[in-house]
Amino acid sequence: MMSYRNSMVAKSAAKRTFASIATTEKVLPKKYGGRFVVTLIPGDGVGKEITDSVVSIFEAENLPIDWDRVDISGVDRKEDVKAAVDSLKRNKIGLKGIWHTNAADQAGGGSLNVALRKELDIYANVALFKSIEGVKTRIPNVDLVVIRENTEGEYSGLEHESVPGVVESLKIMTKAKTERIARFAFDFAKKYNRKAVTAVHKANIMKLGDGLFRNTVTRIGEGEYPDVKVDSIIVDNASMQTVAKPHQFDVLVTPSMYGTILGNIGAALIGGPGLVAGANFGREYAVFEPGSRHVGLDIKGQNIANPTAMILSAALMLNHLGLETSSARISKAVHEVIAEGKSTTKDIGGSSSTTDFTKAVIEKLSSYK
Ligand SMILES: NC(=O)C1=CN([C@@H]2O[C@H](COP(=O)(O)OP(=O)(O)OC[C@H]3O[C@@H](n4cnc5c(N)ncnc54)[C@H](O)[C@@H]3O)[C@@H](O)[C@H]2O)C=CC1
Ligand SMILES: O=C(O)CCC(=O)C(=O)O
Ligand SMILES: [Mg+2]
Repeated sequence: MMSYRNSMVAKSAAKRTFASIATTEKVLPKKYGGRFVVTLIPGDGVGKEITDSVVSIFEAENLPIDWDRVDISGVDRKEDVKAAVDSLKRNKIGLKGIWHTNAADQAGGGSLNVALRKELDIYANVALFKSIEGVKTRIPNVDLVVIRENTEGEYSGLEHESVPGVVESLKIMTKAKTERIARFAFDFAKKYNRKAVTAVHKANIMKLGDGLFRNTVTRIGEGEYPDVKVDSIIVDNASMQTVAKPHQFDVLVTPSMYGTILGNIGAALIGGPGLVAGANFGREYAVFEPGSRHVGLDIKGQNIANPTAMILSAALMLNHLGLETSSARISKAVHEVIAEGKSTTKDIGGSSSTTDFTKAVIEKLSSYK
């Protein structure tokens, strides 16, 4: 028999459309003469190809968006994140690919992605793992949201070698930041009619830090959001359960590291990183980027990347800007092209290029007129 939670999750899932998810915090964009200026950060790897896809779809739809493009890279020598920070300070809204961080270069400094989020306090990451018709996967009808803290925890980036051969990596957990990501998750659940929020933690080992996370989410859920079910699960079990029975979860709220792990599991569940829409929110900024945040350096420039994640993230952005009709049109076109299966990319079993898939979406859009 279906549990209470499963039946509520299934009911609420039926009411939602993919593009209906924007933000729980309203960030005001810059708008001049009826047009929006949006920061465009292609990032590394497949970023240029998949943002080019969005740019051509927006152009074909004649959308009132002007791009403020920031071309910096984390490959080779890490560049300064300042140009991206400055552009977002001007525009408030961004569409972003992922910057590469060189894991082998220990002297080269940390991640540009993390630096941007920390600099602008873009604290909440939302990644949407929703099955797409036409994509063959092991488990159908997945509809899972991961809300992840972006600015502290394991991604604090604070490390030092206290004595030779002894490294201390600091995982910072604060009550204030845990409370705000918890409230973000519950506000999101209420706004989008999701029934349950589950805190993911490792409080059996990190009793203080993860204990703070688990207890704060539970306290805020029980005390302030009586309509949303709240519970918690240990991260290792959460990983196993998400692979085996993802339908038991609705919204997962996590510290930074567990979010990236569950987010990669979620990507695998729905058919790969090229399909996951996502966004990041702070009090002042909203940055839309593929939800499982893959760079794709290995396939850069081959015109084979799946731009769906980036297009659907851009559709979330349009929704956020109040351009709901355009958002729904684009989302519908992408879903129809994938469902028809004639112009899909290699990662989901097709043989079309990134640009051919994009053309098919544009043709589909013109068939609606
Ligand atoms: N290595 C890095 O610099 C960075 C890594 N990360 C994180 O590290 C984890 C793994 O990263 P990587 O090993 O760099 O993964 P990756 O970027 O190499 O991606 C993994 C696989 O997915 C494929 N892929 C990615 N995007 C695709 C698309 N749009 N269409 C089709 N195939 C696509 C890639 O070709 C690759 O085979 C992730 O959690 C990611 O968020 C995040 C930012 C930077
Ligand atoms: O920025 C990076 O280098 C890795 C970050 C990451 O894994 C993520 O943001 O999901
Ligand atoms: Mg990641």
